[in-house]
Amino acid sequence: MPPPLPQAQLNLRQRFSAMRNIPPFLREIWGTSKPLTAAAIGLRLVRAFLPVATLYIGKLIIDEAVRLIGLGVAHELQAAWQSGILDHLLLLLGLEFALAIGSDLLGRLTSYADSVLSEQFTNATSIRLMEHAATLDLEDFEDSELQDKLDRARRQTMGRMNLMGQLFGQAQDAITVVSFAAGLLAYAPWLIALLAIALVPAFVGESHFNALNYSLNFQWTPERRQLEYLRQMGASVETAKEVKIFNLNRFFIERFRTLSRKFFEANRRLAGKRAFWGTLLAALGTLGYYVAYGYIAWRTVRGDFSIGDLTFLAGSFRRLRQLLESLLTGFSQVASQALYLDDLYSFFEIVPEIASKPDALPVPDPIRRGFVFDNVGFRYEGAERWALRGLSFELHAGEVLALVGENGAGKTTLVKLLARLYDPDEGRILLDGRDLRDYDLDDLRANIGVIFQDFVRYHLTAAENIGVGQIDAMDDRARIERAARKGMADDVVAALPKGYEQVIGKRFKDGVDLSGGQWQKIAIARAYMRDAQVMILDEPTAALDARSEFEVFERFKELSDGKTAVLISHRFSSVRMADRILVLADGKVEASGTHAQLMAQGGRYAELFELQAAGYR
Ligand SMILES: Nc1ncnc2c1ncn2[C@@H]1O[C@H](COP(=O)(O)OP(=O)(O)OP(=O)(O)O)[C@@H](O)[C@H]1O
Repeated sequence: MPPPLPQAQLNLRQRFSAMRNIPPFLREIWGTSKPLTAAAIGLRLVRAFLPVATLYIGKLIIDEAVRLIGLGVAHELQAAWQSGILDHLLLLLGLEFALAIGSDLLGRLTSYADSVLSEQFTNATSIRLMEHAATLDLEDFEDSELQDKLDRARRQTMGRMNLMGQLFGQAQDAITVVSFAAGLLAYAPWLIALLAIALVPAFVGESHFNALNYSLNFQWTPERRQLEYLRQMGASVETAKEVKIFNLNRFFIERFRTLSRKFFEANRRLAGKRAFWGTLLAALGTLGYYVAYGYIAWRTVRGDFSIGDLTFLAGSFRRLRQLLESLLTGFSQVASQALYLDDLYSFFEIVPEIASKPDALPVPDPIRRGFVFDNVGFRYEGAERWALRGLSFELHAGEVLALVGENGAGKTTLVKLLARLYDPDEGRILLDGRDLRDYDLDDLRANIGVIFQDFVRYHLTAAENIGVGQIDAMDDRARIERAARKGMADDVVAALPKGYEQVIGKRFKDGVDLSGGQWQKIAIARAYMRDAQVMILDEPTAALDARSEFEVFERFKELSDGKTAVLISHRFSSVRMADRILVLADGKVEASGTHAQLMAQGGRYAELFELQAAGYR
């Protein structure tokens, strides 16, 4: 559980240093749509002067009315109208009316520009987020800190739009304040200072609580992610089966309840304090206002100001107080929202370590010699144990190599290193004599087709599920069908009500679910979709029946003629057809050779083979 709220975690300077995020933020908004941004700003500029104009004309109307009263105008409206004595008053009323209509119209136009702009900006930021996430290393994704950061960043794309409205609104208010202040300056300049001083406490209070709110949200990111996870576990197609069988509903709900209650409590305490102090500090601002009001009223009674002046001044002060208050509190809100931008920007600042060098080589076509693992060691981030250590072997071009070994021996890790999902911590991997890191990353990945044991079940159509193996050939139906035949998925697809157009998986309407083995056949077809020089099947046959697995591997050997291939399986009967078998134990090669050689050696391989064979007798 997180420690209690860190009161001193963010000092004032830190809070305001977040303001440095504002200029890039504005630049991005401007970059999203220049015309819309210009419209949103231009409209506000005009609107900024409307309040003072409206109030001033209001003052003129009152003064005119008072003057007319003094003249003792006839009671007959018609007579007065005809005499033209009301013309000036009517003109002023007409102007006030036009201002009211104009202000309403401008307001609506501004909200329209804002909402369109914010939608565009949110979408653009979401896309940028996805694009950046795609460049990151697998290792980054497995890091829970990054996941927290990503989670916060994702929230920011949605939440930051009110920041835009607020910033623009602040600018508009600031101009209005200046216009009111200019009007007031002529009457009683020091009152403006009085108002400003009276509002400072409210401002400090606001900014303090905003910062606390931010640290609360920040600290609770891991818990919020857990809540999200629990919510998903408790209510999703993927988990429903097991949740029902084990009756886990209550367990998940209870966990959710406990955790969410703690978060709620922390939030509630903060909201309570905020309400109390907010009221108290705002009262000071109100006090300042009434002192000013009293002073103007007295001056009017003394005859210094007209009735119109009194209404104008009182109105100006009221508006000025509201404006200054919202400016000050708004400023602290902007500062605190800018803190949230830190999350977004710091996510964008993460630089992947695995990337192509500037002068990267293309992958040789054909690969001539193959891969060499030279004393390779790799340890997962934060793990104490080495997943691989002192691993040396060759994968010759054109050979079918099988990897066997007990759970956790390092087979999958080896494959991930081969595909450069990670780089080794020790030793090196060579491809045709050059370090794997010298090659262009995209080209390398394009030349390696891997299906992992935990391959993804895309809730898309059958054709798309296979097509994702070579995304640029997604529309090539003939190629998809060929791949399906090679992977023995053609029968699976043929049995679907809508064939290749059938959405598979239960998540969406009309989706049809497949058996585990059928999913695997689709995944294997995906591997064939990519006509890669190196093909790797990491145990994607575990759910296949014995005959199917045998056929898959037979075919795999046939079809990978001239290709370099790696397969991983726990079924020794399937593995024996490989050109060479590598037995891994504790992250290194324990033995290697053909099936016959390994059997003759009588080591772990022979022992495990006998064990499996005995099971069938
Ligand atoms: N993402 C990860 N983060 C941390 N440790 C990991 C990760 N993946 C695997 N490991 C650890 O690395 C070691 C090797 O795992 P690996 O998945 O390569 O084994 P494997 O031989 O493929 O096993 P299996 O037959 O069960 O698939 C194991 O000790 C495992 O706990």
